[in-house]
Order: sequence, then structure tokens, then C-alpha cells
Amino acid sequence: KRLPPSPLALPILGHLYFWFWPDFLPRTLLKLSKKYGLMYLRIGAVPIIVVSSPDITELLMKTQDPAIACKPTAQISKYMFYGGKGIASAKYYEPYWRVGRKVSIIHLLANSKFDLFKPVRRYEVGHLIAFLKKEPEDRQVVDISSKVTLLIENIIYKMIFGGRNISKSLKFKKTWREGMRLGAAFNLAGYMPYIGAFDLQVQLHICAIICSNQPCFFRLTCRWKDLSTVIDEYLEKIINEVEQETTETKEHFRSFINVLISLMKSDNTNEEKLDRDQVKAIILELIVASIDTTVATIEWTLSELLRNPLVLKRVQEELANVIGLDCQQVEEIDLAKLDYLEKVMKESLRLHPVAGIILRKATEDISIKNFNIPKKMLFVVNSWALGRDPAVWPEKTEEFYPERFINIDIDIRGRDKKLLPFGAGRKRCPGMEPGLRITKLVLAQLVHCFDWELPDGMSPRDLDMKEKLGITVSRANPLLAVPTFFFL
Ligand code: HEM
Repeated sequence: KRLPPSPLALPILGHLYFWFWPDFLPRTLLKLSKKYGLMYLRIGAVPIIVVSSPDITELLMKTQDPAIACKPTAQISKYMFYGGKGIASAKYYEPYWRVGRKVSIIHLLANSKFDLFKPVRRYEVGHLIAFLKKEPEDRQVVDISSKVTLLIENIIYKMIFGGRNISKSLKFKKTWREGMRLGAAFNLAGYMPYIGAFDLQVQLHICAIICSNQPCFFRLTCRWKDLSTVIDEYLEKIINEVEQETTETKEHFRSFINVLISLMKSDNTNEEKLDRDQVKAIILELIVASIDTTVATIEWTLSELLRNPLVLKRVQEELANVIGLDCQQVEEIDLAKLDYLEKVMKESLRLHPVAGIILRKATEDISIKNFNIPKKMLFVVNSWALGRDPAVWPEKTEEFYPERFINIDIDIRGRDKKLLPFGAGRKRCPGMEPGLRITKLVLAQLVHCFDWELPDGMSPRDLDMKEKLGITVSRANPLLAVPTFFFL
């Protein structure tokens, strides 16, 4: 087989050292790709192809999409998603993926269903605004990251669980987040299966040193088992509660979990039949896939607005024209009129795609640019690098410059492979429209009523923009700012 070029590899470990390079991984991969182009790496026993340019991404994700429409199997899907019965974790050629995706789109994410939860979003956003309006009096520093996380969690939990058990969900929330950290942490046994055979799933200590909040455990499997028990107990409790509810209560809590349970119990052979583990896996995946991605997109965009006061001013002017000068709550119906904010969000997703790298696994042999890539090869599409390619973005490549989208019409929905914040092809994000709608609503509301200052007189250019690579790329440090209420 003729494989793409490759940097120097160490015996046994291969290119493992790149994973511990003291720089943000997508940036390291971009630097290497400038030298090698389409690149072959080997981490222990796992062969990987790294794609960083839009033209190869186009070839791969358009023409070869069916051959790479699976995610690599990982411990996270075994322990958190019931052996891959969710959506992202399911193999695309298995019914689990098709049914899970279809049911989620029809009963939760389609516009007509998502609209039903408008009052929930309005209530939760209003609640945050009421809190922030109190702060300007004392000029308190607000941890925007944790406020926005709570807001998005409440919205998603209410859509999925209808508000049941939210106050008792603290342990569940902490546990799935720990699962995400474990899932993103480097696990040597995943790359060197012979280590796993002794059940000594050792992570390199260096990993904990480089990124202090990555867990470093011996016997990782035990940790996974404990974690999956806590998650399963919580989901079982809610499912049991829903099963025992009267028709009247069900009507009161009308939510996605009701639909899933009725499909699980349905005798109608025309409907999609779900099994119990599948219901739990779908619920958990939707929670995991929606909360951190939406929060990180809001955090990054707001950070860029705080760093670029002229852009912020332009967004506020647009809001004043569309919504008015009194501090009315922004309504979802107004969002389509906020053209400039749309460009700001695109620009933020160009520089900060929250899935910095998109992982896929080849299920067939692939031929690309005269290279022959055998099946089972892992593909890393460096979506962070796509937005920083000077050939595509020649003007102010590294700067936050939303005006670039006035003259170029680049699609972010996966058709154009120059920008892939929501992925592309069969596995592209089914929650894109809802995600964009929530993000735009929250951003519009946060800058409509408020002006923001950085703490301790910090200058906008000094705002720290360090990234943390987990399953999503979020800010390494929380975003802190002081709100000043400026409309009456
Ligand atoms: C701004 C917010 C969001 C961003 C940036 C985002 C981004 C992504 C990306 C990059 C992928 C991987 C696509 C690929 O492999 O090609 C993905 C997958 C997915 N997302 Fe989103 N997402 C967001 C919001 C949401 C929301 C709100 C939901 C649901 C409520 C959701 C549900 C999913 C699911 C279920 C998958 C797996 C799809 C599959 O494997 O078939 N996402 N998302």
C-alpha cells in the first residue's frame, strides 16, 4: 500500500510524542501538515491519517463519505453509551444509528418540535438576565462560563426530561462530565492493546503533567464501570418515574423522554421500536453532544466580542435597530433579522470550531490523491486548521474579522468543506439548527442589555484565549467579566 508521507517515528511508540507536544494539538498537526500535506502517523499500534486542507477534506468527505462514516470505537461508547447504541457512538451501517438519528430529528430537533420549547428558552434566558441586572449595582465580576453552562443545561434538561429531577441531577451531571474527561484523556492501552491485556490500562504520567485536569489512573476500567453505574442508576430512575406517571402528568411534562418511552413500549410494527439501553444511550448522547458544544460556542464568541470592542458596538447597534433601545427581551422571531451577528458567529466558528478535530474510521479501502489507504485506518480531520488556511482566508487570517463574510458566502452547514464546525456527510451534526438558534439567542441577549468590562481594568487585547482540548475545544480558563446595564 502506498501511504502518505510521515514524520520520523520512534520504535514501538511511533508518533506518540506529538500527543504530548507542549502546544495545542490541532496547531501542532497544522504545523506538521504544512511540511507533509496529507500525513500518516502511527500512535503505538494505531495508524492515523491527518487531513488539514480543504481540498483533501472535500475529496474525502464528499466522495468517500460512506467509507468513513463511522467513529472509532472507544471505551466511552462501551461504558457510557451502552456499547454504541446511541447516535455518534453507533456504527452508521447499523440500525441503531439510523433509528436514533431519525427519532431525535423528528421528535426533538426538527423546527416544529424545537419551537414547542420556545417558552422554556424564554424563561431560562429571562432568569439569567434578571440575575445580571442586579450585578451592575455592585460591579461584581461574573463567571460567564458557569452562568451560561447552567442556562444551557437547564434548557436541554427541560427539553429532554421535561424538567423532572433537575434539582437532583448534580451527581449525574458531575459524572457524565467526568466520563467526557476520561474519554478525552490519553489512554495508552487504546493505542497499545497488549498493555490492556494485563488490565494495566496505564496512562502516561506525563499526560497529567501536561494537562493537569486530565485524570491519570491505574485500572481505568474500574473507574469506567463505577461511572457507568451512577449514570445508569439516574437514567433508570427517571425512566421508571415516567413509566409510572399518569396520562395527566405525562401531558404536563411533555418532553422527549416521553416519546422515547412510548416508542420503546409501542406494539405498532410500523413505528421505530427502541430497546431500553438504546433509549438511555440516545438521551445521554444528546445531552453530551449538545451542552458543551453550545456553551463553548457562546463562550468563544463572547470572548471575541470582548476582545474586539468595535465589533461588539456594531452588534449592539444592530440590536438597537432590530429590537429597540429599551431593554426588551430578545425574541426568537427577531433572530433572522440579525445579519451581522450571524457573520460574527460564523467568524467565531471559523477560528474556534468546538470540535477541533473530527474523528472517523475507514470501513473500506480508500484511494485518495494516489495514496492507498487501507480500511480500519483512523482519520483525523483537523477542522481547526481548515479555518486558518491562508489560501482560503487570505485577508487577516488569524484575526477576528466578521466583515470577511460580507463578500464571501461560505456555508457552515457541511456543504462547503472550507469550514466544518458541524462536520459533514452522513455523520454531520443533527442539532446544528437548534444549536445555532440557542447560541444566537443567548449572545444577542447578553450584549443587548449589557455592556461588558474585563475585570481589574484588563485591556481587551490581554484577554486570555488559551484553548483546552477535550472532546470539545473549550476555553482553558473561565470567561470572567463585569456587566454594566446600559439600556433603561
Ligand atoms: C453550536 C453547537 C454545536 C456544535 C458546534 C456541534 C458540532 C458537532 C460536530 C462537529 C459533530 C460531529 C460531526 C461529524 O463527525 O461530521 C456533531 C455531532 C453530533 N451533534 Fe452536534 N453540535 C452542536 C450542537 C448540537 C445540539 C444542540 C445537538 C442536539 C440536541 C447535537 C447533537 C449531535 C449529535 C447527536 C451528533 C452525532 C451525529 C452522528 O454521529 O450521526 N449537537 N456536532
